[in-house]
Amino acid sequence: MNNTRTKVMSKEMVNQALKDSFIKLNPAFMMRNPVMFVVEAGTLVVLLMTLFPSYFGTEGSTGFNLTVFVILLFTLLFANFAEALAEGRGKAQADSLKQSKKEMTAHKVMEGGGVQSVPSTDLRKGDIVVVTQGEMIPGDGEVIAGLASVDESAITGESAPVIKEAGGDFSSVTGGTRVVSDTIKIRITSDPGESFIDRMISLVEGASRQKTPNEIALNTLLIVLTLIFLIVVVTLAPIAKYLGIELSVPVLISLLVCLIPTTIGGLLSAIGIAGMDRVTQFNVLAMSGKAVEAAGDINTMILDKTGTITFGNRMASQLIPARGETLASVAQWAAVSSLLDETPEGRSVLELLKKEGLEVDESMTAGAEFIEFKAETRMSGMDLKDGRKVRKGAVDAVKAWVLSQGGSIPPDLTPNSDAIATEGGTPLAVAVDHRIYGLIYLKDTVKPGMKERFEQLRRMGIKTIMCTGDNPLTAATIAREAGVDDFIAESKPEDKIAVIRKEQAEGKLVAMTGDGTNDAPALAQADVGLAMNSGTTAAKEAANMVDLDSDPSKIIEVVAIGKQLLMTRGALTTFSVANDVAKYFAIIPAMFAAAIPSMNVLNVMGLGSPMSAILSALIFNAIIIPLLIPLAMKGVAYKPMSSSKLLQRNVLVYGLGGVIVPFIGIKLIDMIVHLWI
Ligand SMILES: Nc1ncnc2c1ncn2[C@@H]1O[C@H](COP(=O)(O)OP(=O)(O)OP(=O)(O)O)[C@@H](O)[C@H]1O
Ligand SMILES: [K+]
Ligand SMILES: [Mg+2]
Repeated sequence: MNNTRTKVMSKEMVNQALKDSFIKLNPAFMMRNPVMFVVEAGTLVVLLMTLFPSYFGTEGSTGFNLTVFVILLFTLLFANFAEALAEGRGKAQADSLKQSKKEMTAHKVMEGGGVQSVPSTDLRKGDIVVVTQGEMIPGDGEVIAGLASVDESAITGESAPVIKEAGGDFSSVTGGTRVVSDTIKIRITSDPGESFIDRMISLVEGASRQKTPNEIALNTLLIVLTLIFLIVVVTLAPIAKYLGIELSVPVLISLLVCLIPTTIGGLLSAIGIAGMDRVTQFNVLAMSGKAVEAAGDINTMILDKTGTITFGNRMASQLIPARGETLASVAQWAAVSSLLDETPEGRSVLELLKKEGLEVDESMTAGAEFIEFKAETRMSGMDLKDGRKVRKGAVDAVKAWVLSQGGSIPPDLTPNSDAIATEGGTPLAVAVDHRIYGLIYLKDTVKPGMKERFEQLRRMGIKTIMCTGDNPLTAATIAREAGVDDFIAESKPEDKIAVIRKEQAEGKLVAMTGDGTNDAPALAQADVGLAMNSGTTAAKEAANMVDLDSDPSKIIEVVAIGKQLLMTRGALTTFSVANDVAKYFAIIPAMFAAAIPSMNVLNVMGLGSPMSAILSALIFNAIIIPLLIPLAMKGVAYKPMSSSKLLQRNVLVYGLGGVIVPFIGIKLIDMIVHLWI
């Protein structure tokens, strides 16, 4: 999708947005935005007064009223244009997604076991299909048999095929992707119209966009401000009348529109849509705007070590026999325990043996029962036919297992495993029944730049906790190397959820990444759960975001985008409200100058005439909206720092700027307008 994804505005998109700006004038749409709805009502009144001046008495000159009407109309169109433009980007993305949603033929496995060709749209949850090399996967599902490489570039933009296999963490497949080798059997997991791509389409189209909690709160504030100014302006008329000043309705409406928060009111939904869009551009699929917004408020981040902080290809690099044992014997048992272990760790053990030219006897595995690696036991291995049990696993787990059978621990085991752990490696002990034969040294490296990234998070005021199933020594070394704030070692899946609950009980918002079925409960519990697209269906369904590139460290960027969204909204609100100062000084003296000459001291801007002052303020109020569209869409510049510092800085930049800019802007506009009137 990367390649077809719209990075820039195309001419068609702008044209479509221009058209939509007029369509959106429909009051039924406008109602959803109370601030702009008030402007629309005012625009209508001024239009009627312009068209039927005699009906409304002698209020104002028709030329002035017509000008006010035109400026108000543009104010509305500008606000609509901002929203339409933001929506347009999403629609363009949806179009490119729809292309990958072609109708295709599926090979469905029937009750009797036969295979029948059916259209992919006939597939229902629970159906089983067979997909062979060269064919498209007809729907979302889980591999239940076989192994195949799958080209997922249609949704991820990544051209290298990925391996999908039954069982384990890489079993989920997405409809619309292509099998490039071998054959797999898939159980379909979604009904028509509810697939991953369907959900993506409706999300980027904005069809299912719901206002987020912060957006709702801000909207309420804007409505309250609008009501206050409405009351102020309405009560101004009788007061003026008492002073002997006749204020025309168009002038009062102009004042009202200038004072109510039209800038932020007009840009608010564009900011929200653009925030979602930025996350999508990043190949992260947010299930709701709420999730993106929550990312901006995160206090604590839970990361796992392997694959997130480190590269995750924990590779066996050395075998270390226990005192009195031979290298050949460790190699033999390491091999037996790994022959059917499909984890990267297990496979790397066999690769190491091959590389070192160590011969192993595979015959003894005939009729043996494979013991799969589990995060709960932290061991894997084989139960041989002759009754011997072979295991490899986390040192403390294997020790406990051996001791429980009355075995003893070789004296050099702990020093050796500690040495590996202090270097940041993962030691695995290899044992048969009550006897430990030695260690496997699994090497993994911390991804470059991690320290800087965690430093950034710290400056944002976010606490990072690394949760790992690894031993405390390895955990401590990696934690130090990566610079996380805290770590939890030897953690089981339920420990992750416990950490999240504990933080949440303290009123914190928590983010976490994960990919396994055992991560699913924690992903659901977290306020922001980012699942890897390569992960299991359970993980993806529990999470509220999915990373199509399966890069767990992306959670850091997602948080930055969320923060930027919140900041952009805050900055433009501050700017919008601060603008009122200058508009007030432009319009109020103009309204009263004729009757109360002393009012002229308020005319600090020295504007040409009362009329040009009002029109200039109104024009500024309108054109500031399109001028700020790029900022609303791109988001304000973001530097990682604490929330209080950010607030100070933004109040300074956007508050002070919001006061000063309109003084200059209105003055400049007035110099031009005054030439005409
Ligand atoms: N294939 C395997 N066979 C035996 N033991 C393993 C295997 N893979 C990992 N282990 C051991 O189990 C421990 C827990 O591994 P797991 O992958 O569950 O860690 P985790 O909880 O996901 O945390 P992290 O991914 O941060 O290391 C590892 O530290 C290692 O000691
Ligand atoms: K305004
Ligand atoms: Mg893991």
